[in-house]
Amino acid sequence: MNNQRNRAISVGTALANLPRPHGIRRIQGTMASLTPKSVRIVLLGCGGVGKTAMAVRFVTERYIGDYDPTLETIYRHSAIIDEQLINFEIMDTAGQEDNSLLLEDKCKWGECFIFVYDVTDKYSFDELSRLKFIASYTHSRMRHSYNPCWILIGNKSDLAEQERMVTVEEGRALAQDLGCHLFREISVKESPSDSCEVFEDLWRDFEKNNPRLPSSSQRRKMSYRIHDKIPVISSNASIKASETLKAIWESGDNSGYLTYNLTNNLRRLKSAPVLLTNEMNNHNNNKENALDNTRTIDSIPENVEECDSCGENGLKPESPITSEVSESEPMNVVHEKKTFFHPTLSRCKSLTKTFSSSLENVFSSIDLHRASSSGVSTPLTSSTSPSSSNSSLNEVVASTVVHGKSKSMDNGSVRGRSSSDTASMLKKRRNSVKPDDLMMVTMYHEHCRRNRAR
Ligand SMILES: Nc1nc2c(ncn2[C@@H]2O[C@H](COP(=O)(O)OP(=O)(O)OP(=O)(O)O)[C@@H](O)[C@H]2O)c(=O)[nH]1
Repeated sequence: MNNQRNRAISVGTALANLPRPHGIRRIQGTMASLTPKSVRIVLLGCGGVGKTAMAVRFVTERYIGDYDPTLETIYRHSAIIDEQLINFEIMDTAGQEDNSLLLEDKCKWGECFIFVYDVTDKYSFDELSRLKFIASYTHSRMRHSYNPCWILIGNKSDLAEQERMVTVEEGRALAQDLGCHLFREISVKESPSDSCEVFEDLWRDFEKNNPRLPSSSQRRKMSYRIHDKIPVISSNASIKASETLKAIWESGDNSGYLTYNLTNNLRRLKSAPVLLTNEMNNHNNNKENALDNTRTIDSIPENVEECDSCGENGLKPESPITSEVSESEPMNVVHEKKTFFHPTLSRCKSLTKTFSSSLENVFSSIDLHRASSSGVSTPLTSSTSPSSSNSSLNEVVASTVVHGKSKSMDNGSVRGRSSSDTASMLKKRRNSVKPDDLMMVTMYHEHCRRNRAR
């Protein structure tokens, strides 16, 4: 078995080293630039300066008109900048919080910092020197291999004409004093593009100053501490990303493969957790698990105000990128070629960890299902009977697990044989299995591996 595997690996390596036709090399080069990169951003500033409004504008294009003092939130959002897929994690801090120790933790987590003040509020401007000092000090004590990026934003420029308390020159001077790479006055309310440009410029600056981005192990160290305490909201739509995907497809660039790969990157890193989250949120029995800390962007209250200048009210529903792409014709064509993606094991491991308590129930019921359909007397795990609220997820996973088995997945642990009835039922379902579901398969394999090790 091991010999066979080794031979397969060496054949794979040999094939990879063969010279490739020009076209393939070109696509590979392009795909390399589509490998997702990520960045962590911390928004800092006094209460009421517009940090939440700015983050939500960027993530959803909506404008939140009502003021509701923020506790702490991390927004996850993907966007395409300069033909690269960037995963943003944006921490919206509470402006009214005075606990510097907590602030230190957040500064350790962050890689880029946006300092926001309100041009009509001098106090919010003066306060930034203290915040910048804490952030710089915290970073100087950590042995990071990257250069953090700092930018200064003066918000509410729409009110400047009548109520301005901080001039543009003062803003520029402070940016220089604080060593901020960029300075801008914006109006989150009046201009939807202002917020996007801030995040885009921030990314460009960060990338320019960091040819080697922070390693995932470096990131993981802080994640455990922060993600336990601060709720995470995942954006399940990225209008820009879906528009770009559409544009790539419509431009006739015959790289369905490339488009598909990009889509999967989005799915893998963004939508799959959301898919799970939605399912798990229905699972009310498990209130105490980590998912209570995770919401989707749809749960942002829609206190939406009509924008004076553009008349946009942001209520335009955003279609999730997953459904938009998977239901479109080109994606189906690619799907039929069976270009399934394999989620990385480490990603699956981390997902399994996050959703472990709920998934254990689901996976246990799959063990039962497999045992009964294959005639195996003992299930792989000791199990509890599935709750009815889990049944839809069970079905997806169960069908996927068996489907995955027949699709040359690495399925060392999935050896059950389905009865003819179950087989025909599952055959009918095969066409509806999406690559997202393969994530579940790998997670299930991880579950089986752990159980075998016990
Ligand atoms: N006129 C105007 N109002 C804005 C603008 N941006 C935000 N606001 C308003 O300012 C108020 C505060 O905005 P938030 O985004 O909640 O402020 P915050 O900085 O997150 O406040 P904390 O949660 O306390 O930290 C809200 O009523 C917003 O609608 C802007 O560009 N122009």
